[in-house]
Amino acid sequence: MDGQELSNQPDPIEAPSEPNPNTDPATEKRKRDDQEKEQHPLWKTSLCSFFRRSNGSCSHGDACRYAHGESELRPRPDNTWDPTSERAKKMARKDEGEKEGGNDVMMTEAFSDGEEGGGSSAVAAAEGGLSKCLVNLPMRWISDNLRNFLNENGISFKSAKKKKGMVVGFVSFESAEQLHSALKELDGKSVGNKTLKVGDVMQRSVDKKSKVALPSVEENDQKTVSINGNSELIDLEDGEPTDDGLTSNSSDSRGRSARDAVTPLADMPYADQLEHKKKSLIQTLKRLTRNARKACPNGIPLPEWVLKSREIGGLPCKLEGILESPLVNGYRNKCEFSVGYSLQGKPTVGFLLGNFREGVTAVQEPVDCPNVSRIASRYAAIFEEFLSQSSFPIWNRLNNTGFWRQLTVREGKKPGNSAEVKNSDSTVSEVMLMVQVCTAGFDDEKVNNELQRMAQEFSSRATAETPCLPLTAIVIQDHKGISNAAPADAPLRSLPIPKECSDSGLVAHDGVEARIHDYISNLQFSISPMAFFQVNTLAAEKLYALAGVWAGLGPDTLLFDICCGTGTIGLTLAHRVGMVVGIEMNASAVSDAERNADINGIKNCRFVCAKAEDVMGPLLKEYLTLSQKQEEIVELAKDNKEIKSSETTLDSAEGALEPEESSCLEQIEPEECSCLEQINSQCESGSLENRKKAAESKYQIISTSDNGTTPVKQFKNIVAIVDPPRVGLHPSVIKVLRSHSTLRRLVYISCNPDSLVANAIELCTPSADKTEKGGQKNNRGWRNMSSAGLARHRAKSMPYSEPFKPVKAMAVDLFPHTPHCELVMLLER
Ligand SMILES: C[S@@+](CC[C@H](N)C(=O)[O-])C[C@H]1O[C@@H](n2cnc3c(N)ncnc32)[C@H](O)[C@@H]1O
Repeated sequence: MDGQELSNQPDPIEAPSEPNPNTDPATEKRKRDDQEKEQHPLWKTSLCSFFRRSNGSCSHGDACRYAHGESELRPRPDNTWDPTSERAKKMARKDEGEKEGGNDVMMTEAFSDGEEGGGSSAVAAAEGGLSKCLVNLPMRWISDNLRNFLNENGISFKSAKKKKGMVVGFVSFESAEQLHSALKELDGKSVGNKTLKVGDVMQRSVDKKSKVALPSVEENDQKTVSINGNSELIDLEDGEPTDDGLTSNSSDSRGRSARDAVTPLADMPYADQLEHKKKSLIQTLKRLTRNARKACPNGIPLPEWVLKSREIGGLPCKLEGILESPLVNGYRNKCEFSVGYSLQGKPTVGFLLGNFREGVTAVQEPVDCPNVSRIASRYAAIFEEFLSQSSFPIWNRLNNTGFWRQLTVREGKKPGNSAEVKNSDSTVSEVMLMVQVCTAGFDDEKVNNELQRMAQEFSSRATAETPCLPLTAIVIQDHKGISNAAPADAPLRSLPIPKECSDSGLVAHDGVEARIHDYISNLQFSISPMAFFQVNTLAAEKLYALAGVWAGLGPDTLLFDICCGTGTIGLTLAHRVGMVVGIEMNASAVSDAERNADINGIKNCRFVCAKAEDVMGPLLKEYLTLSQKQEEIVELAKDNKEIKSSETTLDSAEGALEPEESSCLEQIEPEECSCLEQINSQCESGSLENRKKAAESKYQIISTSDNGTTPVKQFKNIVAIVDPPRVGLHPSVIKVLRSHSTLRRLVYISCNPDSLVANAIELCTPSADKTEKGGQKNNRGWRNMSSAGLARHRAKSMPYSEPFKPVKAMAVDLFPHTPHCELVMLLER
């Protein structure tokens, strides 16, 4: 047995006593079982890896606390099964199957790629019921692959179409015989690791208004499909729209709505939603412990936090709880509405009813979606009405043609005591509308006229509402790409807002750069159209305050705000540290961050516009190795203490939350925690004037280093707060953070707990004495690896360095009614 196995060897709980030959063996066994259950809550709830690897032998024998085979395995206290067990895998397959089965294909777009089989023949096929859709095809396939596949399997067909990036393809047949033999062969056939499903195809009614002939657009081949006896995909070709009523019925029978698609937890009471999220986070966090255990190199003892995890149900650290969102309904300050067709073929502004890759392109209005504000819903409705009159076509996701693509509504708030706010509408003072279009192939003059007409419509309709809707800016984003996710540099232009708006009390900023404003912790943030800003401002305020409390900040702290967006985290914490260095790759967000520092009179921040992976190493080197007199900083810190003592409650909260003293967050459930009040007080207190005064006197000695050439100070306490996008941190950033041992504390904020766990595996797994080189051979198959598996693999090549350890975690619910929430974890070493 090698070192790793030794170090990871499961502990026997207690050797069972010798059975008494005079007692009934069944009673004995029951007694023993009862004893075992009492001994350990997780008794036999995981499979013994030694037993499995060594073909049925384990040195602990019956005393092993792990199950020797599936028959011994027990469910866990939360009623789940060891994920490596056949039972769990089978259940996962079943869930997956159910999920797939429930994935109705709700496609309402035209599918005319000029290939054979389109046009009238396809219509005839559809009308005769001779068209089918195939679901679960490999995403990389195009029509040629589908045809080859059919030919190889001896399937006769008339036409076959498949778009790359989708799992759905369309096949039409010459005759009923062809169709029947194809069905027999194809339904349930394995393709890769998926099982093919065949769905019917039916003609769907098409709203006549959507059929205006326009340049480079072919509005034929409309499809509506569903699988498993539900409604179907496909309706074909231009022609008189028929109101078949079928799609609306089928839509009802499917019962899938925008509310289900975007707010799947909306029918649960909010307290239950929080409980649900907490449970799911617990499962995710346990993966960190399991994977760090597995990744621990041979001969290296398991870290203490892994050993101690047994005392807290396998968690890597305590999950302190979940902070609820101050506003539960209408909390989103930004909504991206897709433009598409409803299941009934009506031009619609709302949400896709599912995933495009799975063939869903149907859109429904944001009816009853409780995360959407009333103002955003109204603008979606106004735009939808405008589109019903527009001669410009709606974007077709299958053919990548069309004009109107997306409406984004961004709201800005008034300053004020936000925590009191229960009605989001009353605090919204600014609205930016961003309309995404694709102008390629359209006449410039006609486009300009149409956009002007649209601006007019928005402004007059906004004015007509009671109370009238704020309208601050209208921005046009021109985007040709396949998906609506436009790159940060997609061309933008501002449309002037017709005068009547400003006359009627709307705030119209004609001629100035389009932007809106919001407030966090009494700081004003100016936000440009493409910059990231948390969608739930009030909950974000709590998130940043929590990060600040856990980061253990002080005047001698240098705070790295990694992936800083418009500078929200760094700027709200700047008054508590010596200096902030923010790193962000989106140029307009960086210029917003600089502007925001200015607006709020904050001088101790430097923002670097770059990918963190490109600059993190050099920046740490710059700040950590420059020989500067630390005493100067200490002196400065003393001065600051004096300034601070005259500040408001914000500072008393800070004092109380010095990391050494503030163990309350660790010990008390958030519901009861008085620290929550302190987090709240951080959000609310600290007037702008106070902050400005403090900033001015505090930072006169420290100069910022905008271009990296101004001398910079060395700081005693180096802290990083990272808030990466969903994919998590780039591996090089993880490597740099891990290998700079002066960085002792890291607060990780994540909107995707899976990525947090994957990154934490790399940050927290002990390094081997000798690191493995990630060779070609080892990298093979990485595409199929889970994010945790990949992280374990990367951890092996981590340069020798002291690992971090997870200290505590807490969730903040920024997204009520959805399964998502932010997770914050404190890592220290
Ligand atoms: C989740 S947002 C957080 C922004 C900010 N901390 C906040 O709360 O408003 C992630 C940010 O990371 C930026 N980003 C994504 N990849 C990056 C990279 N490789 N380097 C630096 N910034 C990146 C995005 O542009 C985005 O602004």
